[in-house]
Amino acid sequence: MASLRIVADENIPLLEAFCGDLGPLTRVNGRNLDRDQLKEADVLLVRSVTRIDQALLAETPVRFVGTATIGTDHVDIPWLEAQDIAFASAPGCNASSVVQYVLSVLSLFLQRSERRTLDGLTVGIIGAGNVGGRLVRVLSGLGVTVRVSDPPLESIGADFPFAPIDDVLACDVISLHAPLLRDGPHPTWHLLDRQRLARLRGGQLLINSGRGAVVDSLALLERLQQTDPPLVVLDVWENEPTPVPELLDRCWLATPHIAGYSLEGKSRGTEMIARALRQWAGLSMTPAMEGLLPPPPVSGLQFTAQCAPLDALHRALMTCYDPRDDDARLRKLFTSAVSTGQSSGPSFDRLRKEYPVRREPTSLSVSVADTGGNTEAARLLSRAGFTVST
Ligand SMILES: NC(=O)C1=CN([C@@H]2O[C@H](COP(=O)(O)OP(=O)(O)OC[C@H]3O[C@@H](n4cnc5c(N)ncnc54)[C@H](O)[C@@H]3O)[C@@H](O)[C@H]2O)C=CC1
Ligand SMILES: O=C(O)C(=O)[C@H](O)COP(=O)(O)O
Repeated sequence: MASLRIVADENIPLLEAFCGDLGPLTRVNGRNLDRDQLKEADVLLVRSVTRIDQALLAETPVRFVGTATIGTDHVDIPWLEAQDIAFASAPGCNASSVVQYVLSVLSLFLQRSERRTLDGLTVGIIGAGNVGGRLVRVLSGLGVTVRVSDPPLESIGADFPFAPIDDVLACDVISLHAPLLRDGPHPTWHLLDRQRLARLRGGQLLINSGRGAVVDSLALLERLQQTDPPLVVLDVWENEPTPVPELLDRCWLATPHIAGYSLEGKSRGTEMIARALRQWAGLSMTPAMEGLLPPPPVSGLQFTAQCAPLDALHRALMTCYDPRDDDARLRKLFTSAVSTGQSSGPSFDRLRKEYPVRREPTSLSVSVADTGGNTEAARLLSRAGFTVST
């Protein structure tokens, strides 16, 4: 096989291990990538911050494009197909990381609203694919009542608790997991528009860890400036990396598009596009992701028989991932950038580039002995994805 010249985003981990034998690998800043940097590239590997279209790729030698992400709204796939440029993404790679993010937010919300039980809690999920579908299963397993809006899945008779979108938006918690679609039969651009946002009430929680533009952010800001506003948690923003500062100020929790940033989620994304690239080049896959990751830290979590099961779950979730840490880091850097008249973009991107190692719940092992024989706590932990051993 002839050597392949690979240009890749500097934030794609483990690429050297998966593709180092294919040819020279040049790392670039994906946010600022331009056509001149691709004059001698056969392969381009990106993340969500690089717009892939004719403007970037025309008259370059690039024959394979891979994005180590679930979302593909940054890629003009029809144009790639028309040019016969091979394309691969990483469906589902970080789905469990996003579910972990939502569960941690939900657990903080339960504490904040002093709910001692999941009985009677309703969660509305918009988009029930790899992320939303997994979330439906986890929440249903925990005994939460779930309502789902996903017209494409409903039209093919998938097995979910479907409901009209207005009923989904009336739930205690609403979590958005639809892709950003600007056209087609079920577009999602500004799916939550001024009218729909007007119906949200105080006491409700809206979480967006899908794509920023699924919500009309200016209309959301207006709603948050009115009486009886809902609580809002945003991981994704319109116009990243420069969200509207006033909107960030009014969010309960604000994070810099890191819901999918578990070590496993990011590494799996690399593994999936590396596999596709090697297959395209006629080569087999050698290393497996698991062998390349460090062992997870030992949890040291212990519960007593008297520990309320929801408290046990909360502690385990926060041990694994506490979104308040990301919120604090974002507010600190953002506030300092805005107060000195600088663009917040570099701060937003720096937090993502220098993201601390975060492991998924499956890596946190709790034995039943550690749960103090508390079988209900063990059941909840296991349903939430933790490894519970007997
Ligand atoms: N914040 C983050 O770090 C991450 C964000 N994402 C975002 O989450 C999105 C969803 O991820 P997956 O579940 O893996 O994608 P997926 O493609 O597996 O599922 C998307 C689901 O949305 C449904 N859908 C399409 N149009 C809809 C509409 N108008 N209303 C309701 N549902 C609709 C589809 O039928 C499908 O079931 C990605 O497209 C990406 O934009 C994904 C990973 C990480
Ligand atoms: O997988 C997706 O889709 C995502 O949104 C990514 O987790 C976002 O990460 P970056 O591609 O922006 O690094």
